[in-house]
Amino acid sequence: MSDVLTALGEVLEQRKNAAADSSYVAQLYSKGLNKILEKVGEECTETVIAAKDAERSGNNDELVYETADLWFHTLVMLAHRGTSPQAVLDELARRFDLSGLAEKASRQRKLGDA
Ligand SMILES: N=c1c2ncn([C@@H]3O[C@H](COP(=O)(O)OP(=O)(O)OP(=O)(O)O)[C@@H](O)[C@H]3O)c2ncn1[C@@H]1O[C@H](COP(=O)(O)O)[C@@H](O)[C@H]1O
Repeated sequence: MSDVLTALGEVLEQRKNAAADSSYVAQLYSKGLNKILEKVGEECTETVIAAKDAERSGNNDELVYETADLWFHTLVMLAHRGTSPQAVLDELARRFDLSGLAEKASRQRKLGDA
């Protein structure tokens, strides 16, 4: 499942050497972090709206499309910051099988210790 994410992460790295007029990703890099974050915010809002519409209509097509846009722009954000989809996959793997409630409780214990 992560093959596409890994391959896309490699393309995003290669685009750091591409001319802005030859690539959408290179164009985003050249505009800087704020522009990338603006796109992440936009895609996030569009995903929320698509989820509400999907709930009403029962059709998830637009929701999947907008989520792909959101994932893509978060990957551009990570690459711009010098990290990769693999780092996120590793973090999800670390959390795998760890109950969300247990993890939250351990976080609260750590905060209490501090
Ligand atoms: N997965 C994607 C991908 N998903 C979405 N997008 C682009 O993200 C943009 C989405 O923004 P919007 O919907 O707001 O559209 P817009 O109005 O054109 O955007 P703005 O003018 O507001 O910036 C569109 O231009 C999409 O084409 C993507 N662009 C590229 N990729 C991948 O990135 C690779 C490298 O792309 P280039 O750098 O363009 O070669 C491609 O081969 C793909 O694998």
